[in-house]
Amino acid sequence: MAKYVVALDQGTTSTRCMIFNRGGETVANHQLEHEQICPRAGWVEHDAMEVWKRTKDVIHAATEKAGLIARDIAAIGITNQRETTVVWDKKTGQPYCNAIVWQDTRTDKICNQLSENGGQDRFRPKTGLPLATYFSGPKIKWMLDNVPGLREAAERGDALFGNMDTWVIWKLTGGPGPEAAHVTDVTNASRTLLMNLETLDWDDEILAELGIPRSMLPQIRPSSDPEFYGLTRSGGPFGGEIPVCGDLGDQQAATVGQTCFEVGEAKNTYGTGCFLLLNTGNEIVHSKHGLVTTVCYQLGKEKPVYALEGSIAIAGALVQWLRDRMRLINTSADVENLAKMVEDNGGIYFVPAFSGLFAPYWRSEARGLIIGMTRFITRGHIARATLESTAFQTREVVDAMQADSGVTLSTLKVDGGMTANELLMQIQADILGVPVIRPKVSESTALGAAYAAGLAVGYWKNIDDLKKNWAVDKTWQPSEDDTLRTKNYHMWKKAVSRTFDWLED
Ligand SMILES: Nc1ncnc2c1ncn2[C@@H]1O[C@H](COP(=O)(O)OP(=O)(O)O)[C@@H](O)[C@H]1O
Ligand SMILES: O=P(O)(O)OC[C@H](O)CO
Repeated sequence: MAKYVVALDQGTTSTRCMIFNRGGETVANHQLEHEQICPRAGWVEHDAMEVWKRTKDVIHAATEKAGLIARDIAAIGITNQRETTVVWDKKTGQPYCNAIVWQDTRTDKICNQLSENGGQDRFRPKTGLPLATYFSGPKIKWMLDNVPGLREAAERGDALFGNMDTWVIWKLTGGPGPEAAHVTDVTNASRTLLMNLETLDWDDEILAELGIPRSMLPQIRPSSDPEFYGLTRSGGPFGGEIPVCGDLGDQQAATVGQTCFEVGEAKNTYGTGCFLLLNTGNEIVHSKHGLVTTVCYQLGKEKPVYALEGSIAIAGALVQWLRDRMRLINTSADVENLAKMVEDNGGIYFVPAFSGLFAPYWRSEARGLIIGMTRFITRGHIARATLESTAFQTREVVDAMQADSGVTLSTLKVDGGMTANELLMQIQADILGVPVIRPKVSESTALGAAYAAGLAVGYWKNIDDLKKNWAVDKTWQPSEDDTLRTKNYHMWKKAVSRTFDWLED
């Protein structure tokens, strides 16, 4: 059998191609950023053609670094920023407009209108999700209502919808050619507000209410599929035919990469946003504390495994904002040294409600603030408050998760780009009061997609094979001083409450 498995991780800020060996070690890796298009306040878009170009470029670069050709690769797994919505013409392969990113709040009015008839939680029993701008269904409706000619094209059957997984798989398998696979997996479908968690099928009542034709939607498949979604084309970026057979939303992929296969195991991924997932097994647990219920993974014909998720919209994105918009730092990593210049937050709290607030509040009318400002405050305090905001938000979703599930977290497994920040990891342990553990491969997202693909072709035999690959890199113990987790956490919650009801229309 071929020696390697490839994962493509199409994230919010960048696209990576990572090549893994059987030990789950990275053999080669290439990553490229794409443009964040912000045409209006609250709008965030990506150019899907640019994303596809970056995908091809990272494939070429990573396979070249590793010196691989198609026959060295056993399988390909895809993982992706979830919810981000692309709609394209199946004949030409051209998107009808820029992709609407998960952080975009333009569907606020659509969500409010839908909520009028039954409240924000009216689709929760079927989908596990509140009606919020975050999810794909309202974004598709917005496009159908606003892009000239799109509704007619969709009714003719010419328009296809996909999240970034679907788009990349369609392109890799030859789109717009006849063999292109128009598919998604259960985890991505569970983020659309259109899939029924029990039947794992699109829900006709919700589709009718949002006016979305079923013909636009991809086929829903397992996350690891021995029947393959399709094969890459010899004219494509891999230069040969390779099975594409793993697909998971990035947060679910990280859960698999961290081998959280037992009920009660959880991980937190610190990227653009921050997402804590708790494995609840084959049981669908409905949240009463502002979390969402989602599919965690489905391996082949096995029953799906579900998760409770705490979704935080802005984490690393706030560091990027300090870098790109405020120009307080040159690189994201610089935030650590800047924050270390001060001993504490100097009494300020930074609530980054840039896209409203996600879990556990789901307040789309909230907007960000920095509160507690005095003349004493320096750039260092702003940097420190930025890091603390990620850790306080995580504490809020951990509290909600414990209340919903009855599970008490005794440790927290972490991964993602921000976990390179050692100060943040220490702050996190202090705010939670439990040890924070980073694994050797902190790219758990890509690893999880590789695992899903490798399991489908027998490259790895079973999940026990995968568990052997997980190893601790570093653990941060909580300090004995409990100021951060008691007094400061209280002040954080007060700061959050001041962001509510900011937008009046
Ligand atoms: N050392 C660091 N300290 C703080 N934030 C960081 C650091 N390194 C990267 N980040 C942040 O992490 C995010 C990138 O993480 P990544 O896991 O690649 O995210 P994504 O998959 O969402 O694109 C960026 O928002 C970046 O600002
Ligand atoms: O690209 P990330 O890693 O910030 O993940 C984005 C999430 O999938 C959004 O739900």
